[in-house]
Amino acid sequence: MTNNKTTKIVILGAGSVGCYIGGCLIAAGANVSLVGRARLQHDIAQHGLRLTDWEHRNSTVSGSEIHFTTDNDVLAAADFILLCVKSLDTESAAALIKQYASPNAVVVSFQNGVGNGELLQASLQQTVLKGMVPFNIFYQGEGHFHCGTQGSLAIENKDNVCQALLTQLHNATLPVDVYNDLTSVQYGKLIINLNNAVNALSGIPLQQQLGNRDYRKVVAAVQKEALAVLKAKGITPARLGKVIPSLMPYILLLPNGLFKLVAASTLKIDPQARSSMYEDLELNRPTEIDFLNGEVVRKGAILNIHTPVNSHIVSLVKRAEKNGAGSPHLSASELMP
Ligand SMILES: NC(=O)C1=CN([C@@H]2O[C@H](COP(=O)(O)OP(=O)(O)OC[C@H]3O[C@@H](n4cnc5c(N)ncnc54)[C@H](OP(=O)(O)O)[C@@H]3O)[C@@H](O)[C@H]2O)C=CC1
Ligand SMILES: CC(C)(CO)C(=O)C(=O)O
Repeated sequence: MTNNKTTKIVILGAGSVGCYIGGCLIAAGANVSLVGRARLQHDIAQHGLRLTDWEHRNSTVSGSEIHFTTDNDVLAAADFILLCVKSLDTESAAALIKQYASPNAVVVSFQNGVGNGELLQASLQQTVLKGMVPFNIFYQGEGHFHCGTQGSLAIENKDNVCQALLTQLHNATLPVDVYNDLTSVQYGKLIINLNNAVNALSGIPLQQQLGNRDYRKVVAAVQKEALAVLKAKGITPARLGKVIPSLMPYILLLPNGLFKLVAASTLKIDPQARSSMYEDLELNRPTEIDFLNGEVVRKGAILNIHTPVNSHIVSLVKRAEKNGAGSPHLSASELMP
């Protein structure tokens, strides 16, 4: 199963994350099919794939080397299904996997949010591995996917079933770490992802938004609420970068000069990178707000812990979704209740 061509990888939900990871795998010679929508199929047939990151990666794959399909039949041949749909689409994707995939396939959820792995495993007989994508991917049009931030992918270690996939990711120079406890990694990512909405509502690039102490105060507030909720639930979010999650709000509150020193590695990102939620608002797509800040509000309500800043952020994102006019470009003070 370790040979590039004998391990069949199907990306279900070939959008930003799916085309980037899938494209890097194809560029390294892996046997990959991308299952996605007709508009991207058309772009990629015409232009091929271009995969860049803000440091060194700059590879191209011609349209003729790419199997992009809108047909779910291809799931039947998959050894690995990398699930890259938004969290709103997890249930419908699970139904497709159930209908088409072999019971021996291994499903890896590369989605944000904390409930997708359990949701998938509850309805599938296939082994489901939780995963995590730390970096940001932005679709620049004409088949060009750009990775604007850094980090290693994370995959759950269950019965050593992902070895062949790890080899392929390694060949594709996509760094990946394997964890026995991926749930705490997902909660660590949730704490980071609480900034997605702040970034989307601000309408400015991540580097600029995180360089602004007023926006950082909002992020610190949503993170503090989330950390209180997780503490009450007995959940310890994993450290994903240099800073443990419980210290993040305090670092965010530092004055600009000190913050830039302490968080230098966090700010080493493409100056144009933004959160995926910003892209959702701009493209008039439903966001994952209910699975991020909404998750904190729901859990808080059950535990009787107030989460006013997260609630306000949820309502602002829902209003922006309803207005359908992209980012509302709100100031930091407008993000506070
Ligand atoms: N983009 C990023 O930078 C990052 C994203 N993530 C997470 O990764 C996940 C994917 O995000 P992202 O790549 O941005 O999302 P995208 O919306 O760019 O990609 C998902 C794609 O899957 C398509 N899709 C949905 N259901 C199906 C289906 N049944 N069959 C075929 N295609 C389908 C969607 O089409 P349609 O829109 O028509 O439904 C869309 O084109 C999310 O959970 C996100 O939070 C994590 C880290 C970074
Ligand atoms: C920006 C990033 C990488 C972290 O917030 C992300 O997860 C996203 O854009 O969805």
